[in-house]
Amino acid sequence: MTGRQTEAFAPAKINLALHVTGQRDDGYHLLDSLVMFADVGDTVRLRDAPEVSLEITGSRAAGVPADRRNLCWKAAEAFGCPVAITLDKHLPAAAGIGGGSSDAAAVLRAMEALYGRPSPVDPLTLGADVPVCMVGHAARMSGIGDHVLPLFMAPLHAVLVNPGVEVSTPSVFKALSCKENAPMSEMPEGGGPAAALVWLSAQRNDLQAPAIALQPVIGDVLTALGGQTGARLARMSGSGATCFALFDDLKTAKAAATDLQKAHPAWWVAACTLR
Ligand SMILES: C[C@@](CO)(OP(=O)(O)O)[C@H](O)COP(=O)(O)OP(=O)(O)OC[C@H]1O[C@@H](n2ccc(N)nc2=O)[C@H](O)[C@@H]1O
Ligand SMILES: Nc1ncnc2c1ncn2[C@@H]1O[C@H](COP(=O)(O)OP(=O)(O)O)[C@@H](O)[C@H]1O
Repeated sequence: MTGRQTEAFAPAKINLALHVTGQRDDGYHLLDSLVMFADVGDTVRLRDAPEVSLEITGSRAAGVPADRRNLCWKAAEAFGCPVAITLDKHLPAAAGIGGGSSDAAAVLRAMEALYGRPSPVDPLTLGADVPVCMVGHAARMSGIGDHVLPLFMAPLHAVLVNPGVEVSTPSVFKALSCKENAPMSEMPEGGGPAAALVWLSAQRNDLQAPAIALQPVIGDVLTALGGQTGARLARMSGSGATCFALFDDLKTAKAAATDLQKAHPAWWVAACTLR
């Protein structure tokens, strides 16, 4: 053991729009999604060790598997070097914000830094969301998640809310009645946040209706977010249950987050900036 160590941030992944455009023969769905990343997230710390191990700390550690089932562990094994991992978990799990996928991408990035060589891992083998999480900033994701086009986008300010119900991604895809929907319309080039908001308002999350059917509280979250002063758009991320609302500035987002947390003490609420 040489004692080398490093850490990496694992930001929450937000699907600002998520269109399901088809289904492959193997059951995986074809997606067209605008993804951005928040300045709230988990942190992974890695150090050289004789074998892979994982300790989970943080406010959202409870219930997250601390063994080979964890995507951090899978990422380290796939990279092929033994490391002791500490995952400082702050994002709710099974929440549509890519917690496990972003953690896995952070482990691969940290291992690249620790060992001074590029990751040999095809991120798709760890999960459909891992390729976009390797980019870690605004991107258009398509295919089943394997095509990722990095984008330059102005930062957006948001409030994230999770009502504390876990949602299984396969169950939501299964509950989706129409699998062949229109892709996103052409994205504006330039125009900043105002143009992005107008464009986003005309897009959808096709998984939102089936997720609400499975967990009606998601509808309550969207109503609460949409009713906040200054909320420009409220929508669900990924397969849920986390929803977001967009605001013109961080100050207004923070005020909305304070109000929401006061009204719903059991909900996970975070004001953030998306990039
Ligand atoms: C829906 C999305 C949108 O970004 O986000 P989350 O809600 O998970 O955050 C992702 O596509 C989720 O990615 P990820 O969670 O990595 O998926 P995987 O582990 O590869 O797959 C879990 C299951 O989801 C379904 N799945 C996933 C991706 C995809 N394009 N089509 C699918 O049908 C399949 O049933 C698969 O068995
Ligand atoms: N590092 C991790 N963080 C959270 N959950 C993980 C992790 N690794 C594996 N899991 C498992 O993956 C499941 C989905 O979690 P997560 O990746 O947060 O959800 P989502 O796919 O909705 O974004 C969890 O229920 C948990 O059992």
